[in-house]
Amino acid sequence: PHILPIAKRGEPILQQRAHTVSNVHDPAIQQLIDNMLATMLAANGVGIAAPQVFSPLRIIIVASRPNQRYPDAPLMEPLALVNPEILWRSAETSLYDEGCLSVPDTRVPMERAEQLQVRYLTRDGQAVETRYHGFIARIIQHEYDHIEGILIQP
Ligand SMILES: O=C(O)C[C@@H](Cc1ccccc1)[C@H](O)SCc1ccccc1
Ligand SMILES: [Zn+2]
Repeated sequence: PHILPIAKRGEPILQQRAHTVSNVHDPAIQQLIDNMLATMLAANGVGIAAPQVFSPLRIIIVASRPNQRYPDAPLMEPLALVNPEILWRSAETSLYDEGCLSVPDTRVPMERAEQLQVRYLTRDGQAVETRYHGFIARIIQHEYDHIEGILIQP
């Protein structure tokens, strides 16, 4: 896998709605997912979205791990969500200072739903519907914003 350049705020691709993936089994899609993972890990991220590596596609990676800001964040296997749809968000929200690989040296307090229900394709093409809460739910909402062309604003 390759570490890819990360688009920074001001790049038009970060403000565009990304496109649905038509064939998750396409080798180019599988390579992109591997490259997104390598790029996120190299940047010490807990998530990344395809537009951040200049691919206008609806693919996000979520990879929560304990960190100094969120010591009780769960440690999880990095998970690729293809064509994610947020089916439901809880009315209950929480506030957290979020960073963004595309907006360096910035922390923005963001209010996010505490729980959400997501439908997505795994990288193997399995259709899955799952409920998340806490830091993982937050990462998913942050990455989902990226494929909607929404960035945190300093
Ligand atoms: O730009 C991105 O999408 C990666 C974001 C993911 C993120 C989601 C929700 C809340 C905070 C960050 C980060 O830049 S990854 C860096 C990071 C790592 C641990 C905790 C906070 C930020
Ligand atoms: Zn971000």
